[in-house]
Amino acid sequence: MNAARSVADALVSCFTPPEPEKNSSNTFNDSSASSSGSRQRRNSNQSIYGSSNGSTHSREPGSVKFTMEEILKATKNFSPSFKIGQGGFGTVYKGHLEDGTMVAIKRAKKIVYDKHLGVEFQSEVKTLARVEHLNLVRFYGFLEHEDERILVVEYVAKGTLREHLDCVNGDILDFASRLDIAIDVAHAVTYLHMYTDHPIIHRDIKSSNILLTENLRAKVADFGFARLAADSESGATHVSTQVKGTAGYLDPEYLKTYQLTEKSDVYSFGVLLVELITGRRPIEPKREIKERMTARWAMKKFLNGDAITTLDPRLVRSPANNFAMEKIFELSLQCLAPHRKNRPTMRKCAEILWSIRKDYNELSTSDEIQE
Ligand SMILES: Nc1ncnc2c1ncn2[C@@H]1O[C@H](COP(=O)(O)OP(=O)(O)OP(=O)(O)O)[C@@H](O)[C@H]1O
Repeated sequence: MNAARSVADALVSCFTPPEPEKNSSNTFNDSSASSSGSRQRRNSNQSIYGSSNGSTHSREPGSVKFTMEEILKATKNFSPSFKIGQGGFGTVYKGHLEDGTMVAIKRAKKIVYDKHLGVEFQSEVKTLARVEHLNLVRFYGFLEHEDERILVVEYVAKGTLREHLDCVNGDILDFASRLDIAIDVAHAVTYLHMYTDHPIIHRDIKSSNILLTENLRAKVADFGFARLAADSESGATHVSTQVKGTAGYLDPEYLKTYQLTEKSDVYSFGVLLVELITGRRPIEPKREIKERMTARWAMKKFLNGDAITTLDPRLVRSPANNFAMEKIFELSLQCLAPHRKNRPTMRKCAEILWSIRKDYNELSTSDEIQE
């Protein structure tokens, strides 16, 4: 999850052809975040900082500023014992705010901070401040002071979906949890596409940007690449923009045309569904050539009636799991359509997944009765 990325990270995982942004409506100018400005107390922040159900409408994007003193207090001066992660953006610390709220404090690496990454930071702040949904990592505020760039967000205890698929803690994510996670992500992205003041395209839906709670519910994180969608009322169908995202998840039509729409998130979601079923990463460089691009390999097997061979070997083969796997692959195939017009909306994906879950639950119950 990142608001900015290291050069190495950008080279490895991101495509950024040297096309200038043509329709950048995302510039966030926070000239007030100067050294004295950042020391000011937050003014209209109660709706985010103090309450759990503040309306997004009452928030002014970017108005929730933390002071360095607060950040240092929350992290015990960035104590190594509070460190919980390291990513392209920088270091992530666990911290407690004065009211006891547990937060994740994401401190940008100074060496990777430059003008370009600054725009990403501001874009992430602007987007985070606009949104509020149970399945999105909640935003508490930020600090932009001299060469420090810090985001304060909800602490999500159980790590990333990718870590769970890799079984890093030894626990296997069962099929029902994977289905719930797919639905949570579909809800979060539907909210971004349809229910914010202006539609937002996430642009970096992937398993390492999905955090899991204690109850294994999913929260989508990392708005560093998010963009406002085209204004359909003005007749626009897409925004033209530099390609950003992560290799393996990128919409081929967006790659070819630089035209970004909500359907690019739908494509990435299709890749994520395949990842949930197979447990594999979207690109598996160490496998034989025909298995390297996981989605292509799995969809081919599915179309040949051989989907079962792609099911994560850690998952039980049961009538309910086999049924849901086929149905989810059917949906993945639609999401992965080469042309965006043939992909479902994210809302449609959510509806299809609800129906799969309903049938899955019924089948699981009858499996149990027969055992
Ligand atoms: N809100 C959070 N709550 C709990 N842990 C978090 C939170 N955000 C990040 N982390 C932890 O910190 C690690 C690093 O996160 P970060 O967002 O910086 O980078 P990343 O996703 O690993 O990499 P990249 O920036 O390249 O996408 C994550 O893998 C996760 O374990």
